[in-house]
Amino acid sequence: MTRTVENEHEHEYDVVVLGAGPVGENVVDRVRAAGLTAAIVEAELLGGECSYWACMPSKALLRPVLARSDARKVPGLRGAVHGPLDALDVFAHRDETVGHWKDDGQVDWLDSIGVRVYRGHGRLSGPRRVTVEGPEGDRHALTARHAVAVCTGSRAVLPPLPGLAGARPWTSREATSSDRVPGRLIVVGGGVVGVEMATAWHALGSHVTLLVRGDGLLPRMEPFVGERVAEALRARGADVLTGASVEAVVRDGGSGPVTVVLEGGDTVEGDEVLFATGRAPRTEDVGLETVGLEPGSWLDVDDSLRVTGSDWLYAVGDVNHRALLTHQGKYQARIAGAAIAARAAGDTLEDAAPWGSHAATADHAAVPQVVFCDPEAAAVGLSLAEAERAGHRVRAVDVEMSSVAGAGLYAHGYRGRARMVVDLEREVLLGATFVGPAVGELLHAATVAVTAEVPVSRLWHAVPSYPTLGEVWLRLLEAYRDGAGTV
Ligand SMILES: Cc1cc2nc3c(=O)[nH]c(=O)nc-3n(C[C@H](O)[C@H](O)[C@H](O)COP(=O)(O)OP(=O)(O)OC[C@H]3O[C@@H](n4cnc5c(N)ncnc54)[C@H](O)[C@@H]3O)c2cc1C
Ligand SMILES: NC(=O)c1ccc[n+]([C@@H]2O[C@H](COP(=O)([O-])OP(=O)(O)OC[C@H]3O[C@@H](n4cnc5c(N)ncnc54)[C@H](O)[C@@H]3O)[C@@H](O)[C@H]2O)c1
Repeated sequence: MTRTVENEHEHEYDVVVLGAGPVGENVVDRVRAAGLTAAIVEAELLGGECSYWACMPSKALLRPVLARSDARKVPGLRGAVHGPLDALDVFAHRDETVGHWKDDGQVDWLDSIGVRVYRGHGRLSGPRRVTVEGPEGDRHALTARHAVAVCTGSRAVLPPLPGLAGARPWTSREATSSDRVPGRLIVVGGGVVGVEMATAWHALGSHVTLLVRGDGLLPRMEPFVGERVAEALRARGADVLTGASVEAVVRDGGSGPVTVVLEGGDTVEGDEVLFATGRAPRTEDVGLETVGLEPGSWLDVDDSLRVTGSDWLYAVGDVNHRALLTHQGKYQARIAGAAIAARAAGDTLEDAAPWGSHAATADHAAVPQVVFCDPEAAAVGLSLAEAERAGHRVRAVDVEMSSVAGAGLYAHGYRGRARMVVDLEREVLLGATFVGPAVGELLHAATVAVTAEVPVSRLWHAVPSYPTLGEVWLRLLEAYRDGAGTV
């Protein structure tokens, strides 16, 4: 239904989605497939952070880096991949991957599934109501018969350091979209963005100094992962400084070299500085105050992704802070879409029990993540420390991946390590972690084992092909059986 009142257009849909990142797009896709009408509101580009300034451009920058690194370890190929990366060619591939920061393809797709797109900044304006301010000053008042889903994602956080605001630091946006290789790049933060971007820009030709406040890289994974990744970065010539806390940033006039001042007074000079220090929810200006919620907060949800205390408001993807990953947000979107459709049809959500089709249970038990650094890192479920903190009686076994025939064939002198964490009560896997070339492709088997709670006794019957990296599973099971490699 559409009605025009002076300059404000009023429209009614079954579902209104705020934010057309990968997650918002999947929510509308699912509710449309269930026969509901839907509108989606986007302030920038349809496709969101992931498509233009996060997953896609970062992986386009990293793919040549990892391919070159692997090829250099394959006998007969070393000479063929001797020289530096062709940065301009890499940038051209990155630009093509992100559709040159144009979203025509997304517009066509949303059009083809019958979703109405509103361009502009959207805000809640009371229960089930959203107001959109368009780029030309046009305003639209949208009413949702059944549900509003906030899928507005997250943005980079800059710490409140003296001099930082005027120093024009890079965030993940500049680090993924720059077409200039800085001579010296300082990276602050040893999390996923810091490590991936340090890897990419070092390989593209920057001298990288990675400043890590804590004592290691990738602190959410098993400690051996960060150790191997730091060792490899250092071996390639990057500086990795741990226990390095930034106190101030100096860049006179906002241009020229930038100086980072560390606690204790040491300084590091660079041509650019990237702050990869975490994310904040994009909820400061989405009208949360009109529905009794705190602007700028992460939105708490139940397992059907419905905001705590509401019967019509959903928060899906980064904005709920359950797992800041595209694949996990899209999983939530499938669950939320099914739950919204079931509730709209008057169903009682009988499938809301753990692992049911209306419960995002995997968010608690089995979130997979691949970090595309060199060597790659991949993990799912609980680390040993997390499992122990959660009170499980566990045993972890480690194996060196060089013990696998497929590893030696994949790359000469292959170095990697794998760990599985076994729940001793039920003899099922709670988590698995891998570090080494190409281990990202090993992860889904681990995700299936953790999610399906496959007993260790049955895993013996899942025979990995010879000679692949997958044979690491056999080594892990043997180590567990023989009591070897126990951590
Ligand atoms: C550098 C980097 C690399 C990453 N790499 C990976 C990776 O390899 N794999 C992975 O799984 N994850 C990766 N991530 C995480 C991933 O980008 C996010 O988890 C994902 O983008 C979240 O999707 P989303 O739809 O929730 O939010 P977003 O992608 O942030 O989309 C939200 C959308 O909402 C819009 N919006 C916000 N407010 C409003 C408003 N008021 N009105 C209208 N529209 C609004 C925004 O413009 C945006 O388009 C990476 C993140 C970064 C920073
Ligand atoms: N391949 C992938 O899956 C991928 C790639 C990139 C990003 N992501 C997602 O994006 C999210 C954001 O990544 P991120 O790296 O920005 O966040 P993060 O939370 O992973 O890491 C931020 C790091 O910065 C440190 N830090 C915070 N404040 C600091 C300060 N003032 N000084 C120094 N260090 C400080 C933190 O201790 C932390 O280690 C992650 O949760 C991740 O899941 C995923």
